[in-house]
Formats: sequence, C-alpha cells, structure tokens
Amino acid sequence: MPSEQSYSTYFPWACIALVLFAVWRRNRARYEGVRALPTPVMQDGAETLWGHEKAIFTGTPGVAIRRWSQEIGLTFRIKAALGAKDILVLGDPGGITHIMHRRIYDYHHSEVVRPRAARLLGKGVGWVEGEEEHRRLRNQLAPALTRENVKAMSHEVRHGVAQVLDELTAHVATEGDEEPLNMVEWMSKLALNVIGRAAFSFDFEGGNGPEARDILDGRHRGVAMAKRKAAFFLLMLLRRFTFLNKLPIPIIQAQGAARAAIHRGVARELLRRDKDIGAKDSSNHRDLLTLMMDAYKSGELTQQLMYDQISTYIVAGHETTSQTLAFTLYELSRHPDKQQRLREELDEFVGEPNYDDFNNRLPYLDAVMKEALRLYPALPYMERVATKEDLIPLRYPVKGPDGRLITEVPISPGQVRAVVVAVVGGVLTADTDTTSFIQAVLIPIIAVHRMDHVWKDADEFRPERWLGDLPPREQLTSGWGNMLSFSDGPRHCPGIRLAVFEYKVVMTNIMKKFLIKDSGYNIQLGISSSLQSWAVGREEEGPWLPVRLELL
Ligand code: HEM
Repeated sequence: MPSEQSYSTYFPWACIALVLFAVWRRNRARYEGVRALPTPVMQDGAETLWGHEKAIFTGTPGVAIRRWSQEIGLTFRIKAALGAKDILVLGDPGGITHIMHRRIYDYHHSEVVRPRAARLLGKGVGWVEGEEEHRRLRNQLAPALTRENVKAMSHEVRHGVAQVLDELTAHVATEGDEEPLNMVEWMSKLALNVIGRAAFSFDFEGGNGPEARDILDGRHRGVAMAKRKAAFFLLMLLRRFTFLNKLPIPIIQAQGAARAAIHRGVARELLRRDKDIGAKDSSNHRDLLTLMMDAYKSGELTQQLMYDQISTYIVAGHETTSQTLAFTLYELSRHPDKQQRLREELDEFVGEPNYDDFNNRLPYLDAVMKEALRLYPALPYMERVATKEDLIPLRYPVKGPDGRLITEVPISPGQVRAVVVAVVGGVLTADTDTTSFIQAVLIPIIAVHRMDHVWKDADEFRPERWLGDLPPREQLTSGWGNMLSFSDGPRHCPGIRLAVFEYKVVMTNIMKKFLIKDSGYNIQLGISSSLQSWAVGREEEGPWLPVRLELL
C-alpha cells in the first residue's frame, strides 16, 4: 500500500498533469475545430512562399475570395505568406455580425493594420483599442455628428462643395469636354474642402491652399507607391516581421505623409488661432474642432492626442467620401441610362433638397449611392485578431474536408508577432504565440458585397436593385443599408450622416451642371489600405478615375 507520504508527494503532480491534460484537450479541440475548416486548392505552385495571400492582395480585390466561396463555402481557412499561421476568411453574415456587434472589443486591429492606421490617421479613435478608451474618445466628439448638427452644418457643406465645383465648371468651360478628367483628384479636393469648412472652420481654399496641397500630395504619393510590385512583398514581410514598420522604408513611411502634413499645418494653425481668439463661447458651435478644443482645455485630451484626432477625422472624413463620389461618377459615365434617370428625378424636385428631403424624397439618388458603396467599399477588407476565446456561429455552415458540417468556429487569442526566428521550409519565419491556430480573421467586405449567389448580377452597377429587388434579408449582413461599407456595431463609421448628406449635395449639383461622359479608359482596382483604382495604360500617374464632362 502506498504510504501517506507518497500520496502527498504525488498528489500535486497528479493535479498538475490533470490540468495540463484538460488544457491540451481543450486546445486540441479548438485546433481541430479550426483545422476542420475547408481550404481552397493552391494554385500556380504559390503555396510555399506566398500561400493564398498573393491571390488576395495582388489580384482584383475580392475576386479570388468569391471564387473560393463558391467552391467551398463562405467560411474557410487560407494559407498565409511566408509560413505564417493560417488566416480565417469569414464571409458568413451571421459570423460577421457576431464579431462586429457583440465582440468587437475582443477583436483588435491586427499588428499589420494597426501601425498602418497610426501612420495614415494618427493614434486617435480609429486606432485605439479597448472598450473604455475607445468609447471615451468616440463619445467626446459624437455630438458634432448628430443629425441636428449635420443639418446645422449644411450651409458650410454646400459652400465647400460650390467652391470646388465652380472651379471645375470654369476648367471644363475653358478646356472643353474631350480631356479625360481624374475624378479622384477633383473629388479629393472637394471632400477635403468640405470637412475643413464644416467640421474644423478651416479654409482649405477649395483644395488649392498650401495645407491642402501638402495633404493631397502626401496621400497621392502613398497610394502611387502601393501600385509597385514591391508593395505586395513588403506587405507580406510586414505580416511576419512587424518591426519593419519602424524602419525608414519609403513605401511604408509615405503612408504617413498626409497625417504629418495635417499635424504640421492644420493642427498647429487651429491651436494658434484658438489661442489668439481666446476662450470662445462654444454653446452654438458644436463642430468637431470646438469639442476637441474643449476636451483639450479641460485636460481630457493631451495636445498630441488632439492632433491625432484632428488627422483621424480629416483623413477618414475626406478620402472615403471622395472615393465613393469618384467611383459613382465613373459608373454613371458608363451608364447613360442610369445617369438620365437620376437627372430626371433631380429635375422633377422643386427647389433645393434639404437634409430630410435627401433622406426621404429622392429614392433613386439614394439607390445610386448604395450601389456605389456596395461595389466599391472604401475599406475592402477588414482584418482583426482575437484577444479572447470565442465561438463564431455560422449562419451558413460549411463542410470540412472530412465531410463534417461545421456550424461554429472556435477561436483562440492570436497575434501576428515576430520575435523568435526559426527556419521553416527555407523561409525565415517567426512566432511567439503557440496557443492560436489562426493569426487573424479576414472579413472580405468587397467579396461579401459581390457574392454571386446573393446579388446575382453582382458586378453590375444596377441602382434599381435597391428599389425593391434586394436579396433575402438573411443573406445580408447588418450595418447601414445591410452592407459593411461603413462597418457595423460600436466601431461603425461615426461620419455616416455627414458623408451621406455631402454625397447627395455633390451629386445633385454635378447632375445639374454636367453631362458625364465615358472617357474610354478602363480601370483596374487595387488596394492601398483603402480601395483604389488606376486607369489602364496610365498606371504610372497614380490613382485615376477618368470621365469626360460636358457643360449642360
Ligand atoms: C462614404 C464615406 C465614408 C465611408 C465609406 C466610411 C467608412 C468607414 C469604415 C468602413 C470605418 C471602419 C474602419 C475600421 O474599422 O477599420 C470607418 C471608421 C471611421 N470613420 Fe468613416 N467613412 C466615411 C466617411 C467618414 C466621414 C465623413 C468621417 C468624419 C466626419 C469619418 C470618420 C470616421 C472615423 C473617425 C472612424 C473611426 C471610428 C472608430 O474606430 O470608432 N468617416 N469609416
């Protein structure tokens, strides 16, 4: 018989062994759960080095994922580049809503996305993680973007739009209608001018002032560089070796040029002006600037954080809106019938539509906007990393390679990290985290918006679908217009009301002034943090969306 002493010696070890076994079993089950997911067939022998990522990030955005979704279902696992851990592609509308609505604070921007967000926007509300700090920053500025406040901004919005459209009109009057005009450029000037006037009382001089030029040039440089082949390889390297973010590599650091220009110019100027004017009565001025200044003066925002918030709202507020407008104009140039229908609706409207008219009385304009946002979501992919364990429920179960039906995906905390270096398959790879079996969840927004089985003629620009011909609700995600263009849940875009109002003011004015004509150029879509387009044959000139304009 074992003695009492041997019991006391072995008992703690037995307990430890039991705990370890339980942990191993649980991890094994989670591992099996993820492993059980289907994986697309590799192509072109690309698997050793670039996994499936190459097809996603170098091909036309969304196309590869749509093809794989047709073959193996809406949720699957893909091989990452350079031997990194697999990536979960989640196209299931129920699974997406689960993350975006219920668990967003447990899924952080990945270590690939976060440094990029810091460079592009600054370390403000779009970058910060953690519920408490995020809500604090967001709530500070929320009053500036309510319906009532956007209504109150309408004069500034219209004025900012008119300033740039007057210049465009003069340009077309002088140059005629033969020259293809780059709508990316014109709409960027316009949207920057509007966010400056409406939210910051800052005059970008119709997008021609020195600060505007700095910001727009910086942005242009960052996007132009993304077209280079090296950009893809760098992205893949960044995924494995995040310290590269800190090195002075031109393609990476160019992304920060617009933000740096805002900090150097606009933010300093705003602070200087406020000091000169002294304490002003803010009761009637609840624009973003006033709320930021209030928070700064009361000690709730440091100066650096205020600068980062200013750059966040200026960059996030102008680039997305301008892209959506430019894509719309390009599509209308190719669809004269849709353009005509839109013009007729606007012509029939008596007077100038106000905020409520735009929301309730111009259905085709609304449909045109939704269709542009469906086809061209400014953020085509969203990449998140779980910080806690989770079970993602699938509305549309998928079949694993062993024939098992998978109804939910177990997720462990994971991260893309590069500290320990090992040699795998001849490629230098690194990872410290052994508990997670996937490195990130990729929500393929552009693919979800163009799933063939959901949208049928998915690649067609057909605004009519929004007037009563929508797919069944359960096939769609939640979010504005049942899409993910403005994201969804607690971190959805806070600028929706301003963006929608501004878009509609611009389109109304453009329809009245110009006939939009096809330039004859085809475009090619690509990604540089946001969705971009290049004119085929003019790639060297940077982002382009060409149309010809004729004065009416
Ligand atoms: C058509 C126009 C717009 C589109 C398509 C758009 C889209 C988006 C998307 C997809 C996100 C989520 C990003 C992420 O989670 O990584 C976002 C966040 C954000 N947007 Fe917009 N946006 C637009 C206009 C605006 C405007 C006009 C403003 C400012 C007034 C703005 C300010 C922001 C901010 C501050 C965030 C970060 C929110 C957070 O993380 O809580 N956006 N936007």
